[in-house]
Parts: sequence; C-alpha cells; structure tokens
Amino acid sequence: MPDHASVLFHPGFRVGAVDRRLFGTLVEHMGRAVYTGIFEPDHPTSDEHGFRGDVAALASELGITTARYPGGNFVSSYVWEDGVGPDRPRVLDLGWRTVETNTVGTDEFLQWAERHGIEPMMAVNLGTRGVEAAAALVEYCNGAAGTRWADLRVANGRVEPYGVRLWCLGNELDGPWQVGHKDADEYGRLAAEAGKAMKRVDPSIELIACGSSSMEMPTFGDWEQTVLEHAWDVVDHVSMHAYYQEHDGDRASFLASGTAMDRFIRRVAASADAVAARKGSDRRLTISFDEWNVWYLSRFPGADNLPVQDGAPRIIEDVYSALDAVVVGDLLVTLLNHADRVPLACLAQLVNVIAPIMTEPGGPAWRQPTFHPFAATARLARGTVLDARVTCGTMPTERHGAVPLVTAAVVADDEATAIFLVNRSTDAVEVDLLHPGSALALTGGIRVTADTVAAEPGPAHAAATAERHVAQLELDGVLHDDRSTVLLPPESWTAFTGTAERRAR
Ligand SMILES: O=[N+]([O-])c1ccc(O[C@@H]2O[C@@H](CO)[C@H](O)[C@H]2O)cc1
Repeated sequence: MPDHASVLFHPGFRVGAVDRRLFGTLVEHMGRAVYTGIFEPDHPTSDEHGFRGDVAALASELGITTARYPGGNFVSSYVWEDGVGPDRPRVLDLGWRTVETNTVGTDEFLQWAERHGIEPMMAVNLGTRGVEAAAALVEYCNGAAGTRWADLRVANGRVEPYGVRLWCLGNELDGPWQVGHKDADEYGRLAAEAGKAMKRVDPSIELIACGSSSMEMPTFGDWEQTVLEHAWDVVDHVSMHAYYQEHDGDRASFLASGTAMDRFIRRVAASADAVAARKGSDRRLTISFDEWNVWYLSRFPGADNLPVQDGAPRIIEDVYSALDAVVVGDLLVTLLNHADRVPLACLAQLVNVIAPIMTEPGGPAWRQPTFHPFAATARLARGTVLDARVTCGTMPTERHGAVPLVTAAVVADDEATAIFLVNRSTDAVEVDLLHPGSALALTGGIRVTADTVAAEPGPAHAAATAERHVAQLELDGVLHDDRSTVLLPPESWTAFTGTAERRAR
C-alpha cells in the first residue's frame, strides 16, 4: 500500500501572480560561463557577434527570462570601463584569480540579451568601487546622449539607451571571501548612497540590496535588518542566495532542501517586515532570490586556493544527477509558493559553471538533468499560484528536522492548470488532488525520478540519465469532479498539466 496525501486548492484562494522574472539565471565572468560558454567566436554555430547559437537555442528552450551579469564574486573587483570601447586590457580578476581579457563586456552582453529577448539584471561593483562608478554605469547603459558616459556608449556604436531596469547593489558583501567584504553598517551606507545616485541618473530603475549569502552566515538576520535600516528608502528588493548539496550521503536532508529554502524565505521576509514596522511602513519589501541551485560547495577549495589561470579554466563544473534534478524541481515548488514575496530569482548559473547547460569548446552543448524541471516549470507555471494545502506524513531529517513527504504548487490561468508535485519519500505516494467546485482533466506532464548512481561528466551520461529518469506523461484527459487521484513514484518530481472547468452548483 502506498502512502497517502492530499492537495486541496481552489481558484478563489491565491498566493499571487507568477512574475516571469522568477525564471532568471546568472551569467558570470568566471570559468567557462562566458568564454566557451555563451561566447566562442570560432565555434561552428556562432553568430556574427561570436556568440554560440547552440547555447542560445538551449537557453531559449530552458525558458530563462532574465540574466544577471557580470557576477557573482567577479563583480566585486570589476572595472566596467575595461570592458567597453576599443581598448580592452588583460586584467587579473581577483574574484576567481583568472586573467580576464575583457573581450566580452557590457555592450556585448546587453546586445546578446537583447537579441534573445532576455531581460538583463546588471550588478555594480560595491566591493572595490563605489558611488561614482555605479552611477556612471547606469548613465552608460540608460542615459540619453549628451553627457559624458552616455556619449561614450554612443561613441562605442550604440546610440539607443539599453533601458536596463534591474540593478544589484554589489554581490555577497557579507561574505569574507568577497573582495571588498564589509560589515552591515558599511555596506548599508554605501548601498544607500550608491542607490541614491543611480536613481538620480535614472529614477525608473529597480534596486536590489545584498542580503545574506546563505541562511548559515553568522550575520544572517542582523545583516538584513541593518542594511535595510540604512537603505530602506532607496531599495526595491533584498537579495537571497542559497546553494544546496547532499552532505555525506544524507539523502533525506538533501531531498528536503526545499523546506530549508522555504524557512530561509520566511526569515528574510520577517527581517524586512521588522524594519518596516520600526519605520512605520506598510511596504512588504520583495525578495530577489538571485542565486540558487544545487552546488557541491564542499568540494570547492575556495578562490584563495585556485591557481592563477588564463583563458577559460574549468571552475566548479558540477555534474548533476537525476536526484539533483528532483531537488531543483522541489526548490522551484518552494519559489512558486512564495510568488507574492519573491518576484525575482536566478538559477546560478546558465552555462558550464554549476549549470543546466554544458559545452565543449568547439564541440557540442547539452542539457544536464537539472535542465528538465527548470524548463518545464518555466514553460508551465503561468498565471496565478493557488494556495495549495498539502496534508501528508512527515519524514525525519538530520539537518531540517521533520519535513513534509510531499510538496506541491498549483498554478492556473484561464486556459490551463499546472500541478507540481514532489515525493521525497522512498515509497510511492498516492495523492488525492481535491478541487471542490471544479472538474479537472489531466492531459499530460513530465516526471523526473531520482537515481542512485553518481553522475558522470559528458553528454552521453547526461543523455542516458534523461532517457532513464525523465519521462513525458500522457494522461487520459478524463474530467474528474472535485477529486483526481495520482500516484507519485518514490523520490520524484512531477509536473501535471490539465484543464479545469468550474461547475455550477
Ligand atoms: O557559502 N560559501 O562559502 C559561498 C562561497 C562563495 C559563494 O559565491 C557565490 O556563488 C558563486 C557561484 O555562483 C558566485 O560568484 C558568488 O556570488 C557563495 C557561497
């Protein structure tokens, strides 16, 4: 007998609209994300600008809507002027100890994003630089011709302003690994002043203040409150970053990563609300979850231990399993269920560096297992997230205590209903979908089941994993009044698609 769970939902009970910017990503100047990732002039599929066509096609299939750039840790010592115009110096990037050629810079990235309909999210350097360089970059990107930095853009061949709307006030400045690491007061003051200047250049931009680099940071909570006390009037969102991995074979805790992410979001929201209360503000500050993924961080020696490398070195090219893909699907369920609070998110990263898309220089590009739940969620989660109430058993975990065995998110618009379900248990679970007042027909879907073998690098293993562990579902499409029942295999993520009809009573 399988375990049993139920998921109750109704179109009248809603969490909030899905902001398409939830399906963003990160394109950092590190490793092979840019060079031999999105950009490789000699590649047979590359366009006249030197950008790989095969990678762009996969990015489009993945369904990404925004791309954060140029970092990550890279941005904290980046001199953006080095990356524009005809003279591009070779510099030592202190974030990853890599020689940066500056072949790709702001114009090349923004035009790549524009050609592919991707909204850019630019980050400014608040590690080694400050107010002046940040405001100058906003003017370079968004200013009308007639003043210094906008005129430099025009001289570099781009007359029309780019109109970049999303701006990150630095990156992970709470982290001791960050070049220009600061305490919360130092960063909060700088973010407030840089943000003020940037909005004087272009008042229409949205600013994201750095929150914590993870929930485990010793400064977590205090950091958000102190930074927001300083920068409340100027910022539009606060960021969160989180990476999850399986530690020492503790599969149950890893499968419960979505619960850890859920707690993290609730705590950041509570910190922001505490500042709002102190300031007598009714604003519910929103969150930009602008780095999240599975990353086997414990295998990374740290930037201090990397040799100085030239070109496009292989750094943190994690190889993912179908188990990782189930966890990515569950993390997306968590993000959807916070649609009212989290309008922005970035899967870190897009290509080669802890990425759903991999490439070989001069060779193929392929999908890692984590590609599949992301692409399906970006494609299917349209409309409004309904307040899905899950009733199920719990399982004990070492790291997160007792966690629900089943998680669910339901997203509906006028045409379609998408139901995302995760079974974290090692047993099958039968789930009653309770949709009182509606008839529901399930027509199809996609499922990922976890594997128990270690992932291997390369396109052949990724393809074989997809063959064995990713399945397209074809369902009968029969309308069921009030209740539909589905069976979830052990350790699986499923997206069901269907149509709902309201029934007159
Ligand atoms: O918890 N840590 O030790 C830790 C260390 C580095 C770290 O870096 C972040 O992740 C990198 C890869 O996406 C981005 O460049 C940076 O923003 C994020 C977290």
